[in-house]
Amino acid sequence: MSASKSFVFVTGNANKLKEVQAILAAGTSGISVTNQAVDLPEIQGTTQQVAIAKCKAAAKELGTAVVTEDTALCFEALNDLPGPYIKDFLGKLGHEGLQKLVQGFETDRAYALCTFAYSSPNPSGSGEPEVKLFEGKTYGRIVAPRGPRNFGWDCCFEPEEGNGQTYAEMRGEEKNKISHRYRALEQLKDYLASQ
Ligand SMILES: O=P(O)(O)OP(=O)(O)OP(=O)(O)OC[C@H]1O[C@@H](n2cnc3c(O)ncnc32)[C@H](O)[C@@H]1O
Ligand SMILES: [Mg+2]
Repeated sequence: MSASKSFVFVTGNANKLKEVQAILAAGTSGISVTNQAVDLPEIQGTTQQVAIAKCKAAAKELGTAVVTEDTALCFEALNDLPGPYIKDFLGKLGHEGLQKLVQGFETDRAYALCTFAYSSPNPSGSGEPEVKLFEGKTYGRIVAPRGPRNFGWDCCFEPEEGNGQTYAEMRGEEKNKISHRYRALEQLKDYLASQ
C-alpha cells in the first residue's frame, strides 16, 4: 500500500461513506479514504459476481486502484433473496413492504452482507485488474420500521446482537461495532495494512 495509506472508495451513497469514515477514524490503522461518486452498472448474479463486476467497472472508469462496496439483505425465508437486489425491492415496496414480504413465513430471520471489493493492477500485466473481496455478515430480523428512515433498510433490521433496537434506532457508534460493514472493513483494513 502507498505511504499515504488511503484508498479511493467509489460509491454514490453518502451514508456508506460516512460509516466507512467513522469506522476508520475509530480504529488505529491510520488508513483513510477519499471518495468518487460514479454511477456504476450493477449486474445480476451472486453477491460475489456483482461485487467483482462493479469493482472492475469502477477501476476501468477511473483508471486507478479502487474500492467498491455492495450491500445485500438476505431473507432466510426467501432463500437469501432479495440479496443484492435489495435496493430495487426497497424502492418498489418501501419499508412496510419489506416486512410484509416475510409475513406468513416461519421465520423473519435475515442477514446483512457487506462485500468490499479492492482492485489492483494485475501482476501479470494483462490490463484486467485483479479483484479481492472482503465480506462481513450480521444476523438479525426483519421488523416493522422503527427509527429514522434516512439510510436504506436500517429501520427494518433488528440485529441479534443489539438490545432489541433496529440499526436505525441505534447510535452510529453502536451500529458500527456490530455491523456487516464494520466486519467487512476490518478485513479490508488488515489486507491493506499488510501491503
Ligand atoms: O453507489 P453504491 O455504493 O452502489 O451505493 P448504493 O446505495 O447503490 O448501494 P448498493 O448498490 O450496495 O445497494 C444496497 C442497498 O442497501 C442500502 N444499504 C446499504 N448499506 C446499508 C446499511 O448499512 N443499512 C441500511 N441500508 C443499507 C442502500 O441504501 C441500497 O438501497
Ligand atoms: Mg449501487
